[in-house]
Amino acid sequence: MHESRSMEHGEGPATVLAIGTANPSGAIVPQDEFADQFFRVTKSEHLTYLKEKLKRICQKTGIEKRHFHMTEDILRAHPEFLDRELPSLDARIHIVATEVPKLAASAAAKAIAEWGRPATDITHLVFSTYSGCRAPSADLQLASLLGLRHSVCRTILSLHGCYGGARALHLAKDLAENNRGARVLVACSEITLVCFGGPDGGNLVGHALFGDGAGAVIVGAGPFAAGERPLFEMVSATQTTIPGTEHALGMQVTGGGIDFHLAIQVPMLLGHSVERCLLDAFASSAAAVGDDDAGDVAWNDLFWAVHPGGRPILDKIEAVLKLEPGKLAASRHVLREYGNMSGATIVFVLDELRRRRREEEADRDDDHQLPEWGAMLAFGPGITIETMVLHIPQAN
Ligand SMILES: CC(=O)CC(=O)SCCNC(=O)CCNC(=O)[C@H](O)C(C)(C)COP(=O)(O)OP(=O)(O)OC[C@H]1O[C@@H](n2cnc3c(N)ncnc32)[C@H](O)[C@@H]1OP(=O)(O)O
Repeated sequence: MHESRSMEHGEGPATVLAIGTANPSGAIVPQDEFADQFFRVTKSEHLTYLKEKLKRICQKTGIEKRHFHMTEDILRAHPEFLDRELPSLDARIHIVATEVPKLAASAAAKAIAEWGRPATDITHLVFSTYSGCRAPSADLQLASLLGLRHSVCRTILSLHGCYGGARALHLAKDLAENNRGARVLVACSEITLVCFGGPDGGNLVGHALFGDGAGAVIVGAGPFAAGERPLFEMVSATQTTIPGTEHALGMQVTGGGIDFHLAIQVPMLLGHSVERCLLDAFASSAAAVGDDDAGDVAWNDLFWAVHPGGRPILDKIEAVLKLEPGKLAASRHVLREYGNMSGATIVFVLDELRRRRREEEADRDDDHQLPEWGAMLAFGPGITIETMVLHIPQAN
């Protein structure tokens, strides 16, 4: 009985086997033009104080450009999107119900092509989005766009916000390790059209920060098929909620679209908690690999995949962990090029990390070792912190 149960589990930790990302083709907006464009298209030029404030905020985001599905043509067809007091949720959901899975399918097609096996070999699908206000939802539509088998086990994660991608990877790890042969497609797709609206004093930071994008990852545990190439082992994963912070970060579905709330204290609250989360995650990774010393880590000896929720969040994490400059380079790069794409962002960071690593591998001399161990961090409403210990297998 015990032997047959162990035959049902994967061998070793779940592993990232392929990564794909995509952005919508609607519009690419340079951050230094965003405030002018935003106030023009929302017919809010008269709100000069708010426009100046948005310009100040945009300059401090660490963002250079963002991609959006929303265009001026869509706004002309839906003038109700400008006024959050008008009912517009149905029209928004109608658009994203098609576009969110379509964007996810572009990212997933790249991941599946890299993986090298047919889409019908995918056994599980975990889809995360804040735009999934329908059933059946984006997961079913993605399964049909990709031609997944009808028996694929689907899970949709809704409104997890910026930790949605990390939560989906954590769940994929559990699925892959507990179902021998499972190959889990993680897909995360976020389109800000559901949150778009004219400016008011409370939503400027969200408008300055969020962008559209999708990320997809194939996750599986051993035994691996010929051609499957492990990129990152997911050694251990934890989730922590910071007590008493449920009002600091949030999303609310209203008749006029989805509202974001980001308290000014978020970077500080994360700064207070992040080291404890990392210590706990590394202690469980030491237990997972059966090595007491594996829990003793110097933060600068790791590689880092941190969700770039905002520039001050990265600065705070860098400061509290005393990280050397450049340790969060992949996160800063993604923030600069795409903004905060909520749950999808962490997949872009993993993709950027492996791209940089390949370049560094090609350039390094023999006595310069690249870090084998790494940490992934993502945050969202709760305040919830997802932490994962990553390891790069030797063959890479
Ligand atoms: C919901 C999810 O799940 C999403 C997630 O990713 S979770 C993480 C979300 N990210 C955040 O919460 C961090 C967002 N904040 C930022 O990126 C930066 O604070 C910022 C770019 C907005 C400003 O940068 P900064 O270094 O703090 O500059 P600072 O000069 O202090 O602030 C600029 C202005 O922004 C205002 N501001 C800063 N943070 C604010 C916030 N959270 N809400 C409202 N206003 C804010 C300041 O009051 C200031 O206003 P004035 O110019 O009128 O004085």
